[in-house]
Amino acid sequence: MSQQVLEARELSKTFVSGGEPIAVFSGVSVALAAGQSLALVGRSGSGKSTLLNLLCGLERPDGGVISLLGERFDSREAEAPRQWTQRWARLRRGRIGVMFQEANLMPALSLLDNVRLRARLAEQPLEPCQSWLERLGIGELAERYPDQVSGGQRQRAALAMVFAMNPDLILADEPTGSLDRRTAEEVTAELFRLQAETGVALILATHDAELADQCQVTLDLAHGAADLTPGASAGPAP
Ligand SMILES: Nc1ncnc2c1ncn2[C@@H]1O[C@H](COP(=O)(O)OP(=O)(O)OP(=O)(O)O)[C@@H](O)[C@H]1O
Repeated sequence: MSQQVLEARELSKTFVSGGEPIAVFSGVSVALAAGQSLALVGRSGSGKSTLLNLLCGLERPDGGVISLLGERFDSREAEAPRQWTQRWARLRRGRIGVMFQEANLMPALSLLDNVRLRARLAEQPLEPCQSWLERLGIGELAERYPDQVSGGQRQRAALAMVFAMNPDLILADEPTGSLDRRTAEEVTAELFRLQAETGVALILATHDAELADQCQVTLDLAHGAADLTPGASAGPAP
């Protein structure tokens, strides 16, 4: 049986904007084991980015419980914000790889130094960093700076950074949304290839139905819960 990575139950989130509450979603549950992949879909504004932010601790839910890699975050418990933030920061530094639509690279560092920095923060060895760039087809660009390479090459570098930290979970928010179709397909193929090789769990927010189809299960935020832990039935049909 694969090791459980994530179990989130009955998550809800409401923002307040201009004094008015904006209920984004409620009752969302999701579970994921090592090696599994989940596509997060739903119309624009349905809360895909918000859910990813809850699952890496960048936002705090109003309701629900998140169990992740041995840590439990219960919105009903009055945990001090500082402690809650520190526990999440530790997970993001070492165990959760986060990717966004635009690669989040340090402009003053070469691609290789960006990868090394990420590995160092995650307390992973630095030696494989160059070979991660090579596996992603940009080994010869290692000494270039982010503004000296293309958007697709920057996203490949972002992938190298995520895999160099040897994470247990990758959260990717429209990671190919700013790339042309062909480049997006190439980068996506690398992502799924390396995910299969390493056995990391993956949650991918996307508007792209073809991309969503490549994941094992789809969670449509219009529908609610998805549970693909071993022994559980899969979530609702997309
Ligand atoms: N910090 C915030 N303050 C107020 N409202 C917010 C905040 N963040 C998000 N929202 C609102 O929450 C809703 C969900 O936003 P979110 O970005 O999660 O949707 P999404 O499904 O990722 O959309 P898209 O597909 O367009 O990226 C939207 O109505 C958005 O305006």
